[in-house]
Parts: sequence; C-alpha cells; structure tokens
Amino acid sequence: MSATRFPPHFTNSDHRQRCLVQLRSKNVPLEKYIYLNGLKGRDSNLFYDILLENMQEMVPILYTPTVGDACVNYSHIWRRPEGLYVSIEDKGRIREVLSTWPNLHDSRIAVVTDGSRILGLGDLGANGLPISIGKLDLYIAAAGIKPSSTVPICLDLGTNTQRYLDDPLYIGVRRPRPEAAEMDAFMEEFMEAMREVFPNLLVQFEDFSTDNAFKYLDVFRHKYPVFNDDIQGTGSVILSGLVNAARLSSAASNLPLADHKILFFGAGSAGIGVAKQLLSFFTTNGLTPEEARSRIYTVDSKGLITADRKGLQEHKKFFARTDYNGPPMTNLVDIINYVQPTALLGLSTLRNAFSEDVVKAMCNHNKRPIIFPLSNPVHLSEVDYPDAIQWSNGEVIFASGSPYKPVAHGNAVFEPGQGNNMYIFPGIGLGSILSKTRHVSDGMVEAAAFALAYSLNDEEKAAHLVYPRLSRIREISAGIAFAVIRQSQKEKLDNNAYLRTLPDADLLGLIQDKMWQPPVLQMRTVGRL
Ligand SMILES: NC(=O)C1=CN([C@@H]2O[C@H](COP(=O)(O)OP(=O)(O)OC[C@H]3O[C@@H](n4cnc5c(N)ncnc54)[C@H](OP(=O)(O)O)[C@@H]3O)[C@@H](O)[C@H]2O)C=CC1
Ligand SMILES: CC(=O)C(=O)O
Ligand SMILES: [Mg+2]
Repeated sequence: MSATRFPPHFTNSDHRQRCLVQLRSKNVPLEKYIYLNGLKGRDSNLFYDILLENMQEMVPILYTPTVGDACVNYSHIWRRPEGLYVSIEDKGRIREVLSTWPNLHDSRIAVVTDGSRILGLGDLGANGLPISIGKLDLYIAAAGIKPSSTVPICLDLGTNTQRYLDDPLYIGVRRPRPEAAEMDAFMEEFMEAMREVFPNLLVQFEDFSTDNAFKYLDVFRHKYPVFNDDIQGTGSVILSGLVNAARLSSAASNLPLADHKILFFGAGSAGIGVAKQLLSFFTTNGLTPEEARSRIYTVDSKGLITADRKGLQEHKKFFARTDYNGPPMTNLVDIINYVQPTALLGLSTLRNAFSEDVVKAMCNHNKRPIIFPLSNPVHLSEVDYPDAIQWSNGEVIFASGSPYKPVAHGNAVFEPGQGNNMYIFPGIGLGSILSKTRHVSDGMVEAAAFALAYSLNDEEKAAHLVYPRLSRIREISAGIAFAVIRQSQKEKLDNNAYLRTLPDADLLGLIQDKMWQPPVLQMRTVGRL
C-alpha cells in the first residue's frame, strides 16, 4: 500500500488560508461549527492557530450562539467521540470510568455539565457536551491552557425532555432525571473520584439547572477547587461591565455605581449570581448590607419578587422585597416606573421581553440607561441591539450575552459590549491553576472582575466600550490571572510558594510565558515530505 503524500506545492500558510476559505464558503452557522469541529479532529494545532487569529469570527461559532445549535442537534451531528461522558449507569465505578482519560497527570481544568440547562435552551441531556468543549476551547484560545490539560465532561444522568427520549438517534441514557437523593449520591461519588483520579484539577460547573447549581457549589466549594461559571463567572463579568457602564452614564448623571439601582429581570442562577456579586461590591464601597440589598430588585416569571410570596425558592429569598405590600406587580413597565432603576439586566431566557415600552420607560428615568440583555443564545436575547439603539435614540449603554454587530444611527456608529462570562473564566482558571489554589474564593472572583473592568485601553474608552476587544483577550486573561493569583496569595489559599517571591512584572511575565501557543507554523513550514 503506498503512503499518501502532501501535494508538491503544499505550504502551511496556504493551507491556513484554504481552511478559512472553506469555512467562509458555508452559509449555515451549524455547518461552520461542524467544519471547525472536523478541522480540530484532523489537525488541532492548525485549528487553534486559526482560532487565535480569528477570534471575532470564530468565537460566535464555537461558543454562543452557534454552540447552542450544536448542543440541540448533537445526537444528529455527532461524528466521533469527544470529551468524557460519565453516566448515571456508571454509579459505583465512576473512578474506573474517569481513569480511562488519556492525560490524567497533565489534566488541569475540567468543565462539567449535566446538560440540564444549556444556555437558555433547557434540558438537553447528553447533548450538552459541546458546551463543555466550547468553554474549554476558550480556555485554550483566551488563556493559553494546553489542549491536553483540558477535560470536557458531560454527566449523562437522563433527561426530562421527551423529544430526546423519543429520538432514535439520541446518544444519552433513556431515562428521566434522577430524584435529588440519587443525584446527590452520584455527585458525591463523582467529585471524590475526580480528586483521586486527577490530582491537579480545577473543576468548573457549567449549566446545571438553578437549584443544583447553587446546591453543588455550596456543597463542594470548600472541599475541592471548584467554581460555578453561571453564578460566579457571570457575577464577575457583569460587575465588571457595570463598573464601566456606570462610568459612562455618570458623565450624564454624576452617579457612582454604589448609588445605582439595579433591576434583575430573571432570578435564576445567573441573575442571583450577579446580584450577590453586586451586593458584595456595594458593601465594600461603603454601603451597609441593608443599604446594599435595598439597591437590588429581582423579577421572575411571577413578577416583582416580594418576601410575602408563598413557596419562594431558597435562592430568591435574600433579595425578596420587604418594602412592597401591594398586589403582585407583573408588568415590567409598571415595575420600572415603581423601582426607577438605573440599570436593567435580563437573565430570563425571554426573547424580546425588553419591548419598546420597556426601553422607553428606562429612558424616561435615565439620560443614559444601562440595559444588558444577557440571555443566551442570541435568539433568546431580551432585546436586539438595533432596537435598543433606535428606541433609546443611541443613549443606551448596552451589553448582551451573545454578540451583536455595530449599529449605525444618525451620524454615528455604536458598538455593543458582550457581557459574557467568557471574558472571566479563562483568567480565573489560569490564575487558579498557576497558584495551585486550594479553593476559588469570592475574593478571587471579585479581583477578576476589577482586573477586567480596569483593562480597557484608551482606544476602547474613547469608543465608549464596556468590555475590551476580543482581539486582546490573551493580554486581558493574563491580567485577570495575575489578580487572581495575588488574591489567592493574600487569602493564603495558594500552594505555589515560588510565585510569591516574584515582583509584579515578573509574575505577569511568567503568566504570559506559560500560555500555550499552537506550534503549527514551526512544525510544517513546508509540507513536501
Ligand atoms: N451572559 C452570560 O454570561 C450568561 C448568561 N446566562 C443566561 O442567562 C439565562 C438564565 O440562566 P439561569 O439563571 O441559569 O436560568 P434559570 O432558568 O434558572 O432562570 C431564568 C429566570 O428567568 C425567569 N423568567 C422566565 N420567564 C420569565 C418571564 N416570562 N418573566 C420574568 N421572568 C422570567 C425565571 O423565573 P422563575 O424562577 O419564576 O421560573 C428565572 O428566575 C440563560 O439564557 C443563560 O444563557 C447565564 C449565564 C451567563
Ligand atoms: C454564557 C453562559 O455560561 C450561559 O449562557 O450559560
Ligand atoms: Mg453557562
């Protein structure tokens, strides 16, 4: 049998360009995703090399919004084994299953989902794996984590989504999700096995349904190095965006962030996660805990959350209002007129919930209203950017969970921000790994938020951005990792004494040196062998 050979005039740089041409020839985003996934399987160094050079174009394919389509359809687009499935049927032998992973000692970061709330798309069961893969691609691209150190995990615990159970091609276990006691026992065994099998691993919990997201963060955060991206990562990235949004709005209102009033539309893991992060910010900026709490209002599917409501879920109780005793307030415009918030944050999964009336009500109370529709993917956004610009006559300070393009209005072009935890978790992960932190503390998450907030350069400030440009993501992640390491040291959670000896400039240099670069161009500058 003759060996295959590269064509005589093959060059690596041509091939790089060829891949981009092939990618761009596809019109359907999911086909682009499938193409890139195939490229990663064929030549992962080339894939990451292209990704690093084309973040703006490729992140929306590998991550939100298109990764949402990939998850919904994963059983149908599946091509080859990726990541690690741990099934409820593996109970009792989870350690053995984890031990099959090839790079046990090299593994540093796992993203673990149980597929029960993928983005705003609901319970996707075993189809949730691409979210773990997409997050880890961002760890690699944005923070230079070595690909062989990443472990994408999907816990296949069944699904309550009937159309998957009825789908002959569904790749997961065909059973409903377990009751709480069975799931708790599974999670205990899983986390203990993770510690035994992977000695140096940070675990990021991703897209667990809200009750479980809070529960397992509470149960495991002091036992293992773990964090929950939807609660803590989102809290951190939105605090950061609000710091910059408050600076922009204060030009019109003179109001520091600590004097703002924030209305959360959506009170799940993400909404409450952000509310808690803000509470902590307010209290460290001079407010008493009660004053801080009074600045935050939450709304769920039943309206403004008040303390007198019967059967309130545990995670909603802390921010439930005690100062409103009228009939249930369900209309968002009424709620805005009652609260008079300076900022409206959407974490509800309810498309178009911020109608023209809502945006105009925010404008009535604020010269420059802060409106962040943060639900993912883009088709669940509470308001589209062009509408928000038009209805506010260009005054809105805007960030969305999924990306939007700039919008022309009047004589100006306005650029949206992307308020997504993707700006935060790569730096938190890198800093946690390098410092060998025992736990990821609230202080580390808050330090990450400020490092991101203060990372805007002059050009970005002049363009009135609330988040830095994605093209600078490695520089940004290095700054976040630096802040996370120093905070871990301050709290004596770190386990890398050498980093303590380094002056700031040397520590930053070390972080940058540790970032993995795809070696593709050195490996095959000419392919005629
Ligand atoms: N931008 C980012 O970085 C991030 C964005 N997200 C996005 O946030 C969204 C929410 O995630 P998560 O908090 O985990 O999800 P949950 O399902 O736990 O929370 C959704 C919340 O929205 C409320 N809600 C639903 N429908 C309505 C309605 N008609 N009116 C008012 N409120 C409503 C729900 O109310 P009830 O409690 O009554 O059911 C619930 O409080 C998702 O789309 C997710 O993709 C999440 C993490 C990060
Ligand atoms: C961004 C993210 O983590 C989410 O939408 O769930
Ligand atoms: Mg998430």
